[in-house]
Amino acid sequence: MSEASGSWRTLFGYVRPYRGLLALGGALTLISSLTGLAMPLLAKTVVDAFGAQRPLTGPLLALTVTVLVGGALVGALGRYVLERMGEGIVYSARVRLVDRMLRLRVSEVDRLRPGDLLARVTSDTTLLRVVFTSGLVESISAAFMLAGALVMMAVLDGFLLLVTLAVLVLVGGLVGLLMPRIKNASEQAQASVGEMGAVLDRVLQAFRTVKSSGAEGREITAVAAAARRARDRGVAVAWWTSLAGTASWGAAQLTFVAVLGVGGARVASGALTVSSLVAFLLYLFYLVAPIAQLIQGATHVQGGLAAAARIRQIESLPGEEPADGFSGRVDAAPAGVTFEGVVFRYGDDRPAVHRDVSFTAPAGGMTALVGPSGAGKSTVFALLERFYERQAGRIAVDGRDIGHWPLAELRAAIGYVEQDAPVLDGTLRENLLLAAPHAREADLRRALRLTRLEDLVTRLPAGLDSMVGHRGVMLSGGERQRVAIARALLRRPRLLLLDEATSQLDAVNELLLREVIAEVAAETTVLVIAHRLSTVAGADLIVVMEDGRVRATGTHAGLLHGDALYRELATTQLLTRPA
Ligand SMILES: Nc1ncnc2c1ncn2[C@@H]1O[C@H](COP(=O)(O)OP(=O)(O)OP(=O)(O)O)[C@@H](O)[C@H]1O
Repeated sequence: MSEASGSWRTLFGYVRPYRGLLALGGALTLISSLTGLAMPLLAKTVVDAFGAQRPLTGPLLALTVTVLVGGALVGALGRYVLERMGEGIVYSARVRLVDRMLRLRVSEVDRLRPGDLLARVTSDTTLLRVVFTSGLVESISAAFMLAGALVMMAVLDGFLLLVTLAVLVLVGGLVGLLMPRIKNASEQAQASVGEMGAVLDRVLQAFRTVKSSGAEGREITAVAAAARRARDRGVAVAWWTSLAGTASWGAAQLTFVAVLGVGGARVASGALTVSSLVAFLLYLFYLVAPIAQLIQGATHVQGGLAAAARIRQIESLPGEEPADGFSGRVDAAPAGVTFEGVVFRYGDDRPAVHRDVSFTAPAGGMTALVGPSGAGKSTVFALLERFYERQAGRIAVDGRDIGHWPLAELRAAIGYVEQDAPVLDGTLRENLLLAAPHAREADLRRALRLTRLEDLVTRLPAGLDSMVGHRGVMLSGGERQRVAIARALLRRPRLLLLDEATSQLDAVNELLLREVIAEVAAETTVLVIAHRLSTVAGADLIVVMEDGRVRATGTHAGLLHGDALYRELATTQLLTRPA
């Protein structure tokens, strides 16, 4: 399927649910155009009546007024119906795109930029609105009006029509040449809006780092540069559009002068009546609006096609099977984990992150993963959650290959606490209920007690309904971690994956975290990526990873004697060090 036909398919896919409104709006617009077409004929009748010194009859006047007022009212109603449909299309496109985005594979989203994705939902979709309103429907009605006017002109005077057509063909050719440029410029303009969103998002995501680096000025310049590119491309669209507009306006003037000159001569020679020339000129006048509408409509369609292409890029990315809304009863028994000869790389062109990872974390209790930075510890968690698929080897949870688990059931069985930003903007309650929206108040209280968050809730001005800020900035690092653990626990996981914070926690928070992990490990399996000696000291099993492999497993005491790397990591108290 070519890109253009794919974009058309996308566009028609959006309009399908609104075909009733489209037909109604289109019919009303067409009726209004037809009443417009009747006006010059009525004018001719009036002029003829004056010429023959006949008085204007009541019915003729009434007909003229009815056609005029009725046409305007029907036209207004048609526009409203079409605009309504346009809003509906934008709404559906947004909902569908967001649905698609949130169901993409993590590996696909890694390659996209959040700011650009945001622009596709907020900005590109708005361009779809005009495709079917001032784009297609008005163009069709303009084409209809154009054809009608041409027929009437042929009836009035064939020779004058030929003069008119010669000029129109010239303009048509010129505009046809301009259309691909308008589409290109629109596509680039939308892409640069996305680019600007991406640059801005980069700054907002690392607001404090940008400030502490004194980089505001440079980042403002970077956003301004992206905004300038968007402006320049917008100006390019305006340039090609106005060129097309000027061509149509010039053509109208040229035709008018030519018809007036030739028509005047024909009236003088007696080949044409004055009333026919007046009617012809009125029809000519009528041509200007539909031609301008056709050009504008074509421009809108080009913009819409460009937007549809960008939306389609996202829609055509591979998604994963639905993984939310698991409603089955989860067996709450702790689940063990097995890795056997796992090989994994993040992309075909990337080095292997897991070369041969094998270990078994028994059901229940705590297993700690340690090793130098970049050893592949967080990747173990990403593979367990099936954010990425391994290339070789076997990964099993509760003895069952994770490829054989329905994704929703697998993720419902696992609680995952990531290291960075584990808290979302919103209230504390919303954060806790994210993974278990129907959790009972008693369970909520129990999770808060278990994660030592009761004091925090009492301290906050609005308790559980206090806002925690973007990425939870209003909480301390330790509190964020514990909120994330409480959230994961509310799902009653059979396996809890905990990526411990690398930043230093104060002694109180560190002690609290240790207590929480120990208590949670009593009721479920805990797999923790440990960065602190205090965490591994309480582990039932320690897995030492290095360079994509497991180099040793054992207890703290055993590994202190048996593994040099572990001894080194443990004696520095810091269980991660640069590779
Ligand atoms: N999404 C990703 N895309 C591409 N490469 C990645 C991705 N995530 C991690 N990597 C690479 O994979 C390697 C292992 O990363 P991983 O996060 O598993 O290490 P780690 O042992 O958890 O390190 P740390 O203790 O520093 O968090 C790193 O070299 C990293 O650059």
